[in-house]
Amino acid sequence: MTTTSFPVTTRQGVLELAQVSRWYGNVVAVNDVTMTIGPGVTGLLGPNGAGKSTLLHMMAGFLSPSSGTATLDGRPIWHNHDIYRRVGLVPEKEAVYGFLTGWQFVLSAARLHGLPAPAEAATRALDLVEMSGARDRRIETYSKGMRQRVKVAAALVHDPQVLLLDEPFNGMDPRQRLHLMDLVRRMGEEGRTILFSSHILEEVERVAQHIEVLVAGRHAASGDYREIRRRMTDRPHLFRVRSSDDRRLAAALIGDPSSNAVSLTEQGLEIQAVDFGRFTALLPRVARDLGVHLWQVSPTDEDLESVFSYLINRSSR
Ligand SMILES: Nc1ncnc2c1ncn2[C@@H]1O[C@H](COP(=O)(O)OP(=O)(O)OP(=O)(O)O)[C@@H](O)[C@H]1O
Repeated sequence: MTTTSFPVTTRQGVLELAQVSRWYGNVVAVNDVTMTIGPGVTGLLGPNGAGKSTLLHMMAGFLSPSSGTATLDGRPIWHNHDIYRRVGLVPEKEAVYGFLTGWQFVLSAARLHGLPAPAEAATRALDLVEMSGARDRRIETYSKGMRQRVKVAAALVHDPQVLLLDEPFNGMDPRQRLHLMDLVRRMGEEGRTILFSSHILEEVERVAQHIEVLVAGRHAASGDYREIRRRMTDRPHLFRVRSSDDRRLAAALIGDPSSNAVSLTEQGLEIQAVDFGRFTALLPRVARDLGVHLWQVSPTDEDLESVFSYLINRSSR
């Protein structure tokens, strides 16, 4: 990639949070978080209200931590103008003037940064997000995906080593989402440090090698997405099963170590499976051997909130 002023290769781009908390009055939005984010793409996963935006804003230098320190390559981010030049933030909220063209919007970002050659930088940034063809149209005529890409171009105009994106895929159609995912991946491969937030695991695992999970302001898990996925799958699952003979099925399942509780209810059997793999293999086999028909097998606690709260309870043990 050609750069106007700061060559990517000479920079590291390691973000570090050390025991960072941030509160708004009585609300603790981020609670004692310690994490390190290096080059490549990292997903910041968490349900709504988990504190993701607050964390990203502290990393971008837009908010100060209430306690703890946020650093980039060992230097504090807050009130450090050199670091603002090395970080770009794509905020979640629409922060674009619809009456400007894409070109005017990105050029004004280049001028705000005081870049020596703003027009060249704006051209390069629009090229990077493949928006050069639409640069002279007003932003209000753009699709959601184009608008998001022009925001990325504005955040990239000063060629930052670190790019932070807050819920970048929200509200996009599948085609636009794939396009932006490609762009994010490409920027990670170039050696930039990319951190993007999302509340959707599938979205995160398609783009990021590494995932950080935030729940209720606390750091709940960190690692490779396969590892996090495994931990989510390995947790105890509560299943509801309806069959042609719940009583016989219950009697056959009770002694098996794959579950630690089997109860008969009016809605069918409720089974607390502690070994997901073993249980899901056992159930159809037992039903077949007994000649019992399975009418319904459904997990009752699959919503994200319960998965996240399992992770955080586990991590605080
Ligand atoms: N300016 C503020 N004043 C008061 N409370 C705030 C402010 N900003 C955020 N909060 C609160 O802090 C908590 C974390 O909010 P934050 O926006 O960081 O979470 P989030 O994970 O990004 O959620 P979402 O995806 O819904 O934006 C929430 O309880 C929120 O209501």
